[in-house]
This record gives sequence, structure tokens and C-alpha cells, in this order.
Amino acid sequence: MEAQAQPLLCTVDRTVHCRHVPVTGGVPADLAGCRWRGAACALKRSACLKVYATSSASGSPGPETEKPTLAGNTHKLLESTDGKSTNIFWHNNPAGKNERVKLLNQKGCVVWITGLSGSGKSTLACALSQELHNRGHLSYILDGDNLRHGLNRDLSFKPDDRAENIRQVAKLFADAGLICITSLISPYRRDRDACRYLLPRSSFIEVFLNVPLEVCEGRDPKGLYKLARDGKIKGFTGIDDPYEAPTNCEIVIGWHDGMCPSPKATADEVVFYMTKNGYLT
Ligand SMILES: Nc1ncnc2c1ncn2[C@@H]1O[C@H](COP(=O)(O)OS(=O)(=O)O)[C@@H](OP(=O)(O)O)[C@H]1O
Ligand SMILES: Nc1ncnc2c1ncn2[C@@H]1O[C@H](COP(=O)(O)OP(=O)(O)O)[C@@H](O)[C@H]1O
Repeated sequence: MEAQAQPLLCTVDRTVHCRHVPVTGGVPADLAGCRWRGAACALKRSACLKVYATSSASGSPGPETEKPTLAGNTHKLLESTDGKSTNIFWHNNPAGKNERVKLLNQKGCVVWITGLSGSGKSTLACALSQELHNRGHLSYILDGDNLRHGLNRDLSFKPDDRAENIRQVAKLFADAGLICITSLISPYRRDRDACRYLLPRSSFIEVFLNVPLEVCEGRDPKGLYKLARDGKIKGFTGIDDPYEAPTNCEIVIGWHDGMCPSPKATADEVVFYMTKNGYLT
């Protein structure tokens, strides 16, 4: 028997991840005053979620809609429609985010390293991961080149494909409590911002390797700039494809007097930022 759909009221005290799907029939007026404020904000901001709760007044609580919480209270499962999936439910985990923060002594986040090919993203990602490891912190690197051998092997370098899957994966890692280090050209501001806004506030640290094109091209460790200049690779970032530099990111690694700080010095700068801002405890 299908649950009878009614607007959800005040029975859920955990937020659900629901920012990106259109609300069917608009935001219920009575959602405004409920304790489910995170979701209410998200609903207002964009659009999301068909919310159902089985009517207890109708007698039967409904087969899948009420579950006891650990505290003995009941809360209702939320049915959501996200993308093409229907009849899916959000399950809360009692060993939640705060517990993971305490266990790991770190706040899960995404360190998003962006810059031209050859700017030193992969090198910094490894140096940073090593530095964090030395200090007893758990991190994981998502590297553009590596991901294109596996998870993202079906993606091209067209604008819609660049950086696509990474956002959701990075978000999952950060939610799991890891320091997720991404090393991606990610040339478009809107793609980087899309990940920033997908994450909880202050969980996204954008690091821009501001290395001039001539320097990257001079390094050309894979010979790709040469191929691009010879017209043998089309749409190469910096040559015949754009790179939109960040305008307001957390950390810019600058190029001073013709010198680039070493990978270790750069990693230390990122760790310093993370310590100062409470990511590492
Ligand atoms: N057309 C074109 N433009 C830019 N880069 C290219 C291209 N074709 C292949 N490569 C190689 O792919 C690596 C970049 O992959 P990313 O996933 O980081 O790129 S993106 O974020 O989707 O723009 C990049 O690796 P890095 O040099 O480590 O940046 C290149 O080796
Ligand atoms: N801070 C640095 N100073 C000098 N050379 C660097 C620095 N970081 C990386 N490199 C060199 O630049 C080249 C490109 O580095 P890489 O990490 O592969 O860049 P990306 O991942 O951005 O393509 C490599 O040869 C690497 O040794």
C-alpha cells in the first residue's frame, strides 16, 4: 500500500541532502516554522524534494515511514526524488559527522587544487597528503589524470565533462571525515563553485597554483603543450581553451621573483591554514 502523502511537519530533526531537485507543488507553507531548518533553507534556495509523511490520523503508520531513533523518539523517513531516482529514502546514521570528527581529530573537507597543466597540482597533492599523514591525519587524493583512467574514463575535455563526477565523490569523502585533496585543472569557475556550494559551509578550501603559462609550458613534463602548439591536441587548457583563475579563493600560491615555492613549503602553507582554521585538531 502506498503511503498517503502529506506535507512533512516538525518530526524530523536531521537535515537531508536535497538541494538540487525541484519541489513538486512548491514549498509547503507549514514547513517554514518546523525544526527542519536546513532543508527549509535549501528548499527556498533552489528546489528539491517531494516530502511525504504517512498520516498517523489515518490509523496505519505506513510500512516504511516511521522508525525508532536511538533515543527512542520516532522520526519519519523522507522520501525524495533526486535526479532520475524515485522511491528512495534518506537514512540517518547515528554515528554521525560529529562522531567522525572526534574519532579522526579532523574535520572532513575538500582541498581543491586548481591550476594549469604543469603548474604542480599533483606534486602539491602528494606533498600535502604526506605532510598530513606525518601529522596523523587521513587524506585521499583525487587526481584528474588518475581518475580519467578509471571512474572518469568516459569523460572528454569538453566543458560539460570537465570536473563532473569529482564533485560528488569529493563530497562523499569529506562527509566520511577525510581530507579529500583534488588535483584537477578544473578550468571553469562555475564548476569549482558548484563543488563549494555542494558542501557544508567552510568545508571547501580552494588552492590556486598561480603559475604562469610560460612556466608550465617550459616544464611540459608530458610533452602535451608541444602537441597542443603543433595542433595535435585540440582544446588544450591555456592554449586554445580557457582557464578562469579564481577570484576569491582561500589560498593562492604565488610566483615570486621568478621563483616558485617548493612543494614542501606550499604543503606547509596549506597545513598552516588548515590548523589555523580548525580543520586539524
Ligand atoms: N585538452 C586538454 N586540456 C587539458 N589537459 C589535458 C587535455 N588533454 C589531456 N590532458 C591531460 O589531462 C589532465 C587534466 O585532467 P583534469 O581532469 O585535471 O582536467 S579538467 O579538470 O577536467 O580540466 C592533464 O593533466 P595535468 O597536466 O596533471 O593537469 C593533462 O595531462
Ligand atoms: N613547486 C615546484 N617547483 C618547481 N617545479 C615543480 C614544482 N611543483 C611541481 N614541479 C614540477 O613541475 C612539473 C609538473 O608538475 P605536476 O605536479 O605534474 O603538475 P600538474 O599536476 O599541475 O600537471 C613536474 O615536472 C614537477 O616536478
